[in-house]
Amino acid sequence: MKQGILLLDIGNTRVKAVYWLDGQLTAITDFPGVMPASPVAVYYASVATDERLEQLRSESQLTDVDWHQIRSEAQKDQLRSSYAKPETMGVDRWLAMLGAQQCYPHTELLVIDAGTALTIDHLAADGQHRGGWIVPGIHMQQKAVTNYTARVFNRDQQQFELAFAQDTASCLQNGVFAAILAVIRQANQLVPQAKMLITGGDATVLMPFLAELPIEIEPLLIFRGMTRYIVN
Ligand SMILES: Nc1ncnc2c1ncn2[C@@H]1O[C@H](COP(=O)(O)OP(=O)(O)OP(=O)(O)O)[C@@H](O)[C@H]1O
Ligand SMILES: CC(C)(CO)[C@@H](O)C(=O)NCCC(=O)O
Ligand SMILES: [K+]
Repeated sequence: MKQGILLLDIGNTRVKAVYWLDGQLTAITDFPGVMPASPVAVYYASVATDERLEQLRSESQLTDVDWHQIRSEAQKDQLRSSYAKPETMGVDRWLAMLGAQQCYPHTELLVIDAGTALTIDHLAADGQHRGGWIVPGIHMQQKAVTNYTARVFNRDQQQFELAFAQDTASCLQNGVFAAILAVIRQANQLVPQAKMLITGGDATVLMPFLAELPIEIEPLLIFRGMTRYIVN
């Protein structure tokens, strides 16, 4: 059986894994579960702690292959960072931009990652990063309110609705959902000409509410970016 490369996106909540073979990306849903074949190498991008990484490395039982870490840098191909310290930008943001650029070359872009934190990055058509935002994500915003108040409670079941609500948990959930949608619309208002791409765990629940925007969902954005670092 032909062997591919394992790509890992190690976030603050979840680890996402994709198997790369013959230019095809296949998501692995239950990493470190079943893989099509044992990989010849691992390429990983992490915004989590080093402890989390080490734990994952031993759990995966892939200790006999090389693990290549991908880091944010000042420039990669057409993409140029705006950070004075490029290595301090989250590598997930860096890779999402690289992936977006691959989908839409020479295009002004807004790249949105709706994960644990929601990030929005603005990219000029020539590949210059113009800057971005880091915002608490849906779960984190809800948690912040329940943690800092005595009488606001949430419930396990999540609804994704914009309506003004009439009970505590619905007021919290709808309020946070409205805030997340508002920040995405605000980004569009700043640069309405920019094509928008959204990825991350919350992208699918947000999309139906953003129909009026020039936005597309691309679940594998970070992995598309990662493939540009693989050297054969
Ligand atoms: N226990 C949980 N903790 C955090 N988020 C959760 C949890 N359960 C469900 N979620 C949902 O997952 C969303 C985050 O999506 P996802 O886990 O895909 O993010 P991510 O892009 O993987 O983030 P990261 O890369 O930082 O792990 C949250 O906003 C929330 O809606
Ligand atoms: C903002 C997050 C947490 C989003 O996953 C990640 O990109 C990160 O840890 N960034 C480091 C700080 C920065 O991007 O400037
Ligand atoms: K992420």
